[in-house]
Amino acid sequence: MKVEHLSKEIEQRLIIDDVNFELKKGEIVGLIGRNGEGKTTIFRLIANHYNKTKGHIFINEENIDRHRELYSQIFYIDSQYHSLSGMTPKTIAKQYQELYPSFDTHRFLGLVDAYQLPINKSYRTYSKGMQGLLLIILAICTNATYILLDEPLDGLDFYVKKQALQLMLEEVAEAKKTLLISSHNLLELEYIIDRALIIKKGRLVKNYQLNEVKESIKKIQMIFPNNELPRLVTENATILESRGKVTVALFHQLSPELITEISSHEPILFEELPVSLEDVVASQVLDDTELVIAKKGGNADE
Ligand SMILES: Nc1ncnc2c1ncn2[C@@H]1O[C@H](COP(=O)(O)OP(=O)(O)OP(=O)(O)O)[C@@H](O)[C@H]1O
Repeated sequence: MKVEHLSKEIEQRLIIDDVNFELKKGEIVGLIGRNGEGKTTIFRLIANHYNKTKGHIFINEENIDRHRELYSQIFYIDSQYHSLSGMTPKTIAKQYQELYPSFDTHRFLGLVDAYQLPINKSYRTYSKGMQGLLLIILAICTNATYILLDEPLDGLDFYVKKQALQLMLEEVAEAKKTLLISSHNLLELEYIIDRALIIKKGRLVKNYQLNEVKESIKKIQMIFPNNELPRLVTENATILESRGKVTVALFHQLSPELITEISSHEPILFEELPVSLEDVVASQVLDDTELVIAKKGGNADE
């Protein structure tokens, strides 16, 4: 899937601003951003729940708005607006057979049974965990190639989460599906995703291959004589944390030349730490003041 120049204006406000990315088969991609940055709107635009103000989406080089049958390659359920509430797995299966020509009813009802979800009870009466599992089972059984999941693991207990994850990961590996997942739980996302799309104010600010970024970005904790942080560091790194004498910073490019220059300031400590997805995202989506507050866990006046 190719998303090209996607924009959305709502009430004369530009909510999504010229977003471009590709989703490849067999890939799990994280859509990451703070509250209100535009993730759900991107899902709704891809799934055609909103009209696009600008831009196009292509599947196999075909514009999906000119070949609307291609929408059956996309699965998305809007957590705020959906029609599942009064439906049981049986009635859901009936409706989804109409929507998705390749819907696998046999597998759907089999998985509902295997995960002990009540077959004759309506979705509304399910617990949050049961609802979450049912949505993932439904997503898989539509046989759509592109599965868009907005906070799919939110509120699931550890065991249900494990089951949900297993289902999703097996499906991607075996059936070469593509998952686009949004989550605020970066620790969780870190173990699932291959790539991260970072959204800020409706714009795609970074598109990272996770293993590559983890190799290229260096997180360093350092102490300098007299607590004087050389300008060289502030100019070349994002300061993640300043606690007492210790500064932790993220260098997007730490060349041997830069290391030599920094060494000339005779640091007392200059030590590499493992980089987490949270570090990478924080350095992209928070501004300098927010970063300091986030790390201190306090307020701006501290
Ligand atoms: N229908 C709408 N009418 C007016 N404003 C809207 C509408 N839909 C979204 N917005 C605005 O667009 C912005 C992006 O919202 P969106 O729900 O896409 O963010 P999000 O990244 O999914 O947030 P969260 O992480 O909190 O779910 C917000 O400022 C929101 O208020």
